[in-house]
Amino acid sequence: MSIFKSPDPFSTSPRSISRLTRSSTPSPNGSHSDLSAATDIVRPPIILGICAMDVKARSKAMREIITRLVERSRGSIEVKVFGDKVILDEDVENWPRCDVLISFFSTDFPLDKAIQYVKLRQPFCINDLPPQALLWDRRLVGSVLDHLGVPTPRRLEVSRDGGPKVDDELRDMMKRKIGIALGGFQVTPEVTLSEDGNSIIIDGKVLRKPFVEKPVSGEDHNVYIYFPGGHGRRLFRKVGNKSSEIDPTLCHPRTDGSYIYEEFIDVDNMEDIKVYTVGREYTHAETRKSPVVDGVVRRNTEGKEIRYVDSETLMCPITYCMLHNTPYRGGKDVGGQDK
Ligand SMILES: O=P(O)(O)O[C@H]1[C@@H](OP(=O)(O)O)[C@H](OP(=O)(O)O)[C@@H](OP(=O)(O)OP(=O)(O)O)[C@H](OP(=O)(O)O)[C@H]1OP(=O)(O)O
Ligand SMILES: Nc1ncnc2c1ncn2[C@@H]1O[C@H](COP(=O)(O)OP(=O)(O)OP(=O)(O)O)[C@@H](O)[C@H]1O
Repeated sequence: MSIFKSPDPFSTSPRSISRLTRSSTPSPNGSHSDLSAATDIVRPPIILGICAMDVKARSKAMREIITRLVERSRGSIEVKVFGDKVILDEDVENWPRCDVLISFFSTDFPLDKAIQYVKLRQPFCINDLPPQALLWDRRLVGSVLDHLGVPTPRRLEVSRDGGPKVDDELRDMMKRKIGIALGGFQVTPEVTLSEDGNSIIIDGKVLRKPFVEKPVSGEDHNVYIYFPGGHGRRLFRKVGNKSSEIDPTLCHPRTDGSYIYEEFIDVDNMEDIKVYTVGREYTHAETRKSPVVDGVVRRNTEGKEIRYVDSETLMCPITYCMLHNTPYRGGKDVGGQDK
C-alpha cells in the first residue's frame, strides 16, 4: 500500500485551528505575559482511499490527480492506494480504513468484495459501486439509457441465456434511484437471415445490414459489423497496433451466445468519444479514431493511442444534455459512444 502525504502536513492547513491562549505561568521576570502562546490544534487529515487495480490506480493519469489533490489540500488529505495485493488477497476487514473512497471496476477487480468493504466501513463514496455491475451486461446498459431517455441506435436483442441477471439488492437500488424495473426472464427468440442475406430477422422484426453485433457481456470486446453483400469487420481489444480487421466471409450472425444487434450509425468523421467522468459542472471526455475505420491504432511516442481533448469534446451535445438533464435533439453525428 502506498500513502501519499502532503510535503508539509503541518503547513497552514485549512483543517488546523490556531487558538490564542492566556498563560497562567509567570514569566521568568515575574510578570505575566498577556498572549504568550499560539497553539495549533491539528485535526487528522481526511483519508482518501483509492481502491482500484494497480494498472488504473498507479497509472500516469491517476498519479497526476493524486499529486494535485495532495498538494492543494496542504496536509488535509492523505491518500491511501490499497494496491492489488491487498485488494485480491486480504479480507475486507483487513483493508485500510478511509473517510472517502474512490473505487471502480476494471479487469480482475473484485467488485463484490469492494461492495462488502463499503458496507463494513461506510466511507463517503465518490462513485457508487453496486451500479457498476450494470456495465457487465450491455442489455442492462441499454435498458437504463432507454429509461433515462438517452438516444441510442435502434437495437434488437437475442437472449439465449434467459435474460440479464441482476442481484436483488441492485434491482431494488435501481428501482429506488431511477424507478427502473431491471431484469426479468426472456424467451429465446427465433432468429433467421433474410433470403438475400442482407437482413437479420428476430421474432419477426427486421434489421437491415449494415448492423453491429455485440456480445451481451460488456467485457467481451469481440464486436462484429455485418455489411450488405456478405462481408464484415471484426473488432477486438487492441493487439499491438490493430483494433479490427476485415473478414470477407463474415455473413452469418453468431449463434453461440446472446447478442445485441444495433443499426450501424454511418458518419463522415468516424470518431469515438470516451467519457471518463461526468459531474454537474465538469466532464472529461476524449475522442479518437473509431476502430471501425481501418483497425489501425495510431500511437504517440510513449506508445499510448493518440486521442484528443478539446472544448467540443468537453461539451459534446450528448454530454451537454446529460449534464443539463435535457433531452438530446441535436443533429451532430457521433460514431459510437463508449460505455
Ligand atoms: O475502459 P477502461 O478505461 O478500463 O480501459 C480499457 C480500455 O478502454 P476501452 O474499454 O474503452 O477500450 C483501454 O483502452 P483505451 O481507452 O486506453 O484506448 C485499455 O487501455 P490500453 O489498451 O492500455 O490503451 P492504449 O495502450 O492503447 O492507450 C485498458 O487496458 P489497461 O491497459 O488494462 O488499462 C482497458 O482496461 P481493462 O478493460 O481493464 O483491460
Ligand atoms: N451502432 C454503432 N454504429 C457504428 N459504430 C458502432 C456502433 N456501435 C459501436 N460502434 C463502434 O464499435 C466500437 C466498439 O463498440 P463498443 O464500444 O460497444 O464495444 P467495446 O468493445 O465495449 O468497446 P469499449 O471497450 O471501447 O467500450 C465503438 O467504439 C464504435 O467505434
